[in-house]
Parts: sequence; C-alpha cells; structure tokens
Amino acid sequence: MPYNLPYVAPGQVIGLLGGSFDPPHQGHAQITREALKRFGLDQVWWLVSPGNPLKAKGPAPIADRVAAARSLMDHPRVQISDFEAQIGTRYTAETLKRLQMLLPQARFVWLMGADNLAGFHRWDRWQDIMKMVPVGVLARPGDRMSARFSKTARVFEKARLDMSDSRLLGQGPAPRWCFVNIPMRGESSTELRKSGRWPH
Ligand SMILES: Nc1ncnc2c1ncn2[C@@H]1O[C@H](COP(=O)(O)OP(=O)(O)OP(=O)(O)O)[C@@H](O)[C@H]1O
Ligand SMILES: O=C(O)c1ccc[n+]([C@@H]2O[C@H](COP(=O)([O-])O)[C@@H](O)[C@H]2O)c1
Repeated sequence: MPYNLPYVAPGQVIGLLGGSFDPPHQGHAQITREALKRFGLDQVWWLVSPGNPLKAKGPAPIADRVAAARSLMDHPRVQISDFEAQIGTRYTAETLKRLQMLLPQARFVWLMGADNLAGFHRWDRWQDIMKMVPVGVLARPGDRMSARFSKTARVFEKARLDMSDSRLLGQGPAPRWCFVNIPMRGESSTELRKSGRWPH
C-alpha cells in the first residue's frame, strides 16, 4: 500500500482523526474508542498533522508526535500515520481528496471533537469537506453548546443525523454529520504542554 497506509477491504469504513497530537493524550484515545463503537467504524487512522494552518505556533517535530501517539494508542483497529507530511499538505480538504483517490474502495468519515465543529467554518474549503465525507463529532467538556450553535451546524442543519442513528454515519452519502454524547475526558494538549509533561 502506498504511503504505508493500512490495507482497506472494499466497503470498510475508516474514521480519520486529524490532529496536532502535541502531545497525544487519553482524550484522543477515548474519542477514538467511542468513535469505533458509536459510528460503526472498521478502523480509525490518526492523521498526525504537520501543523494546524490556523495555529500560529508550530508543533513539536512530527517524528516525536508520531512516536508518542504510537506508544499511547496501541489498538488493533487504530493506525497512526504521517500521511499529510508525506504528501506535503496541512489542509484537510486536500488530504481527503488524496485519500479518496488512492483508496476508492474505502468509505472515509472525518472525526473531530466538538471544539473543532465550533470553528469549522474557518477551515479552508469547509463546505467542500462537508460534501466530501460524513463527519462524526464527539462531545468535549465545555464545547457542546458552541458546537450545537455553530455556523456549520446551522448551514448543514438538514444533513444532521440523529444520535440514535450514529452507526449509519458512514453508510450513506455526504453531506451528513452526527454529534454524539460520550463519557467525556478533560485532557488537552495545551494543559499538558503547560504542565511540562511534554518535553518540547
Ligand atoms: N478531551 C477531548 N475530548 C474530545 N475531543 C478531543 C479531546 N482532546 C482532543 N480532542 C479532539 O481531537 C482532535 C485532535 O486534537 P488536538 O491534537 O488538537 O488536541 P487538543 O488537546 O485539542 O490540543 P490543543 O490543546 O493543543 O488545541 C480534535 O478534533 C479535538 O477536538
Ligand atoms: O484544513 C484546514 O483549513 C484546517 C484548519 C484547522 C484544522 N485543520 C485540521 O484539523 C485537525 C485538528 O487540528 P488540531 O490542531 O485542533 O489538532 C488537524 O488535522 C488539522 O490539520 C484543518
């Protein structure tokens, strides 16, 4: 498989969790386990970003973040990838376009925490992203309301799937998105960097 991507059988549903992972933490692990269950995913790939285009300060070296992610998340259905660094992009729309071209047999679902839905309308080609892949949103402490009343939630109101149908998210065409309430964890990379537990 090119770019060291895992094998994908026809029709498999792959959740993509893009992130800075600077550092990775149990909040990432929690939403990944919940996404596998709640959205009926076959695999989740953590796409370790070369750097969020909206964050002014660059993250720690990608090799360190990938290594930390691999040691934190050892799960048979989760893969850690530096695909975006390999193809030279930081933009999700471009990443999705390339993955869909490379793996036409796969069904991709974009995953994110509620904080990212709240600011999603600032992402490059955000409406195109919504039309390219279904989007699964996972509750995060403090962000449920801002996500619910976000511009994206309003513009794509009709494409929202009820939480009780979350397992169908990857089975139908985009645009469709689903917010799920899950047992939440409060960890954040910002807090871990401040506490000095990440040597960067
Ligand atoms: N505790 C958490 N609960 C729910 N979602 C989370 C949590 N932590 C991170 N996420 C989600 O995981 C993805 C990657 O997050 P990221 O790597 O930026 O971690 P972060 O803790 O939000 O980092 P930072 O504090 O540097 O912004 C994002 O979609 C984010 O919303
Ligand atoms: O494509 C964009 O414009 C864009 C803007 C902001 C964030 N993203 C992606 O969203 C993911 C989450 O970013 P972060 O820094 O919150 O972990 C990560 O994969 C980023 O590359 C993408």
